[in-house]
Amino acid sequence: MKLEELITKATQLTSKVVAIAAAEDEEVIEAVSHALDKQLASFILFGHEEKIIALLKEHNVDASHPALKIVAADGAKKASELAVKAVSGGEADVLMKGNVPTATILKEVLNKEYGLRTGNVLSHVAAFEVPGYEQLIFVTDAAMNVAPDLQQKVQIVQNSVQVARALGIELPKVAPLAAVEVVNPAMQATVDAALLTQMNNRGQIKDCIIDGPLALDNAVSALAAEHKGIQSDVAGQADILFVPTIEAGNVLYKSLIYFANAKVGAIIAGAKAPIVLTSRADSAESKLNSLALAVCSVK
Ligand SMILES: CCCC(=O)SCCNC(=O)CCNC(=O)[C@H](O)C(C)(C)COP(=O)(O)OP(=O)(O)OC[C@H]1O[C@@H](n2cnc3c(N)ncnc32)[C@H](O)[C@@H]1OP(=O)(O)O
Repeated sequence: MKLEELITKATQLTSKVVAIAAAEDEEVIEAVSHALDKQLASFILFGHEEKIIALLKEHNVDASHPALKIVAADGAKKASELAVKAVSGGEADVLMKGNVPTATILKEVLNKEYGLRTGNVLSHVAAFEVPGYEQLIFVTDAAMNVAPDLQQKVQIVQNSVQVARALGIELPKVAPLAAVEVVNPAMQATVDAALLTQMNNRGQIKDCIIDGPLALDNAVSALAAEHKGIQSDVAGQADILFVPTIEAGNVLYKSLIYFANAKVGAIIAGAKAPIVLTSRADSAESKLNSLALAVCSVK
C-alpha cells in the first residue's frame, strides 16, 4: 500500500469528524482544504475564529462549508480542552493538534476527568512511504515515550499492530531493532527484543509476528539478512520497525524524511481516539497523510 491508497481508503469509510485544537495554522488549514476536496472527513475547528476564517479564505474554502464547524476558543489551552472534550464526548472521532504546543494538548489528552486515557500507554506510530521500499513501513515510537520499559514496549508494539491491522495488514511482521542481531546482555535493547519475541511465541503478544533483535539492515533487506545467515519470518520483510528509545526513533524518522525523501503520516495511538500530533515543520502533505492514517485507525 502507498500513502495515496491510504488516503483513498480513508475517503471510502463512513465519514469521520476531526476536532482540531487551535486550527489557526497555515499548514493545518491547507491540509483541511485538501481533505475537504477529497471528502476525507468533516472538521470542527476550535480556536481564533477570525484567524481561522481568514486562513480558510486564503485557501479558497468557504467558512460555511457543510463539513466545517468553527468554534471560537480563547487561547491554545482552551482550544485544546474543547477539542479533547469534543472527542471524549463522542462529537468527534479524531483529535488533531493545530497551533498549540505539544505539551499543552498532551496535558489535555491525559486529563483524568475528560481526557482520552484508556489505561494503556499512548504511543507514536508513523507510516512511511520510502522510495525503493515496496510497502508502507511503520516506525514506533519516535516521538512520545522516551525510554520505555519492557511492559511499555509491549503496549507500544500492540498499538502499532492495531494500526497496521486497521490498514489491512492482517499479521504484521514486527522487527524490534537493536545495534546487533544477537542478544548481548550489555545492550538492553537486544534483551528486550528477545523477550518481546518470546512473549509473541508464547501468545502474550498476539496478532503479529515478532522476531528480534534485528539490526536495521537485516530488518529491511533480505540480502543483508541472508549475508548474516539469519533465518527469520521477519528479517528482510518487516512491516513495523520497533525502536528501543525515542532518540533512535527520532533519528530514523528524520533520516527517512531528509535523506531518503520518504513521505510520512503519523498518529498517537492507544488513546480513546487517534491523535494527529504532527509538528510545525511538517508539510501540509504529511498532515493530510496523518489525517488519513487517523481516519483509517478509528475503532
Ligand atoms: C517525530 C516527529 C515529531 C517530533 O519530533 S516530537 C519531538 C519529540 N517528542 C517529545 O519531546 C515528547 C517526549 N515525551 C515527553 O516529553 C513526555 O513523555 C510527555 C509525553 C510530554 C509526557 O510527559 P509529562 O507531561 O511530564 O508526563 P508525566 O510523565 O509527568 O505523566 C503525567 C501523567 O501522564 C501519564 N502519561 C505520560 N506519558 C504517557 C503515555 N505515553 N501513555 C499514557 N500515559 C502517559 C503518566 O502516567 C502520568 O499519569 P498519572 O498522572 O501518574 O496518572
